[in-house]
Amino acid sequence: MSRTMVALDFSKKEDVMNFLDKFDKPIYVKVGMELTYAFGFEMIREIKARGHKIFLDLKLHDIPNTVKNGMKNLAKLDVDVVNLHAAGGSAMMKAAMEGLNEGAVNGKRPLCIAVTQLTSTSQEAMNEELLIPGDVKDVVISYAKLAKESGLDGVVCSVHEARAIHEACGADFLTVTPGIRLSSDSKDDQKRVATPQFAKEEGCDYIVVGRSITKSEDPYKTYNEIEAIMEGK
Ligand SMILES: O=c1ccn([C@@H]2O[C@H](COP(=O)(O)O)[C@@H](O)[C@H]2O)c(=O)[nH]1
Repeated sequence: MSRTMVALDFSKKEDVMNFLDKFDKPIYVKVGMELTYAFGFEMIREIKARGHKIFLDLKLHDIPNTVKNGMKNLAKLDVDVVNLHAAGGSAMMKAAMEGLNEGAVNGKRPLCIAVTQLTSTSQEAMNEELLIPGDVKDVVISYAKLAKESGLDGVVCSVHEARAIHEACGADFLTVTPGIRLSSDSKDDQKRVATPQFAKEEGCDYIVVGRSITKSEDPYKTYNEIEAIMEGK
């Protein structure tokens, strides 16, 4: 299965279906707020029916009881990966895992990963707006350790932190990295960016790619080129 998760950041159902029609085999897709808030979970069922794997990227962040019960319901959708913000703390993350285990379908729960610092957050913004002192990489590593101690399966981080997270949390602890750009692309709103080639070199488990694929002239070709890099072909 693919190591490239394609962010289906679309607001029209026909755009989603036209995009998926280009693929003759199952891929890994990421469904986030844009699509979910437009169509609800019906879209999840349609994408699953086509055989694709799904990372449901809703980034939960609330009190433990609310996150626990929210995760219980998300687990029933039988998606492959869900997530939350590590900034919610260990009590929230542990409650999330309880909810996922309670909602597991046929004994199988989705993997749960924690957003450390958004890839759109720069060093300066983290220090000066969010008032989190220190080096962004150190903060990301410490959030990753907290996520691991709380029983999560991995984190969302930038490529620049993935190697250090594997060293601190173990090779099996998943690193899922958005902020991926081809060298010819604009960074848009992303700050901590890297190429697929660098992601491969740094040992990222999965890359998340949105606009570089979905807005390219030939999304299918671009996807295959990126996936070939990730698979080392
Ligand atoms: O830290 C994060 C967490 C999630 N994302 C999501 O990934 C994609 C990236 O899209 P691009 O078009 O490739 O920039 C998007 O859906 C974000 O919500 C992230 O970018 N950074």
